[in-house]
Amino acid sequence: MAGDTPHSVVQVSNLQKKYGSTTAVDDVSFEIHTDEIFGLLGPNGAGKTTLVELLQGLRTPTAGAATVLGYDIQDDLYAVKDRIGVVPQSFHTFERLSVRENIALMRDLYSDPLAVETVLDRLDLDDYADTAFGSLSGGFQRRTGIAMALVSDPDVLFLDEPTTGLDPAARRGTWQQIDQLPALGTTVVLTTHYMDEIEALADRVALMVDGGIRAIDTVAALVERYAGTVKINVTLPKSTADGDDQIMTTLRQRARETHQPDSQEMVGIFDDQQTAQKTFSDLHGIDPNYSIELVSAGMEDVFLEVAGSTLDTAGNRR
Ligand SMILES: Nc1ncnc2c1ncn2[C@@H]1O[C@H](COP(=O)(O)OP(=O)(O)OP(=O)(O)O)[C@@H](O)[C@H]1O
Repeated sequence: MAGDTPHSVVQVSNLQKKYGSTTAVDDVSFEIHTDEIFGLLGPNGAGKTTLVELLQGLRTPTAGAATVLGYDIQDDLYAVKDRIGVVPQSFHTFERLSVRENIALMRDLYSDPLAVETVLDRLDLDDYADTAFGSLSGGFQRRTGIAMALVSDPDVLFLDEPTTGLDPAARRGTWQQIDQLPALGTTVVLTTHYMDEIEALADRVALMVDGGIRAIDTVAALVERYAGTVKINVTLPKSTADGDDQIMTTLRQRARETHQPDSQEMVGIFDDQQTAQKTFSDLHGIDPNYSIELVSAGMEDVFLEVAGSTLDTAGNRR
């Protein structure tokens, strides 16, 4: 099959990639839909980069098959190279050229590109058009990378860890730029280890651990399935050595399930707000010295349930 815009931009079937004895991608199958932001979430070393490199035709699979825009990644991908944009994890370009010059240089490689001004405008880069790439902040360098990948007007854009190393304001700015892309006709494949990035942007997300995809759905559906709707976090007072007291026992009895990230903390997962609310006030009644919080469940809880661990800010499992 080739040519027209399919409902699925990417179709992956039993794809596997081994490096010697390391299986980086382990028999994965999934689809990416047209005009969605598809998140690939997992710790460092999970195989995310290898998987997207396979989909970009940069590596050869050990087994299995995949198509991008209907074209086989091993045989035909060259035919759609103009329709695929890539912003790699550590993006760099000509330091002394301005933002406009860097975009124009990339534009020259394509037969039917967007105007440079259109891309500058879409990425809110007009005020920096004449600034040298090397003088930009990390956030604006990343944004220039996205602009250079978008000048070919691709149908699908791969973004690998687009906000790693950026400050909170720059991250939010980058999110706004990414969020508008599906409405402009670009499907986004977003690789990240940040839970909040997935919650902010992804229409659907695949959780990748040790080369395999452990769960795949919308964030809301995953939270409902794996994390309940609400949770109670209990932190013991510093002076208390043993967490197994009345508070912990009550939480264990009432919650659908509990996790204990360390000896001073316990997390209870609840399926309904009412039971959680009642438990919350009962726990306060037992001992007001404990720190007890009632919070909505999110991707972090999903990840904990599916992978048995959570991730630190550097993307390592803990
Ligand atoms: N070129 C290579 N040769 C040998 N092993 C590799 C190579 N590239 C990756 N690996 C191994 O494959 C596994 C998956 O790595 P990969 O970089 O795809 O994961 P990742 O989820 O993208 O992690 P990160 O976010 O750290 O890049 C790891 O065990 C890694 O050490």
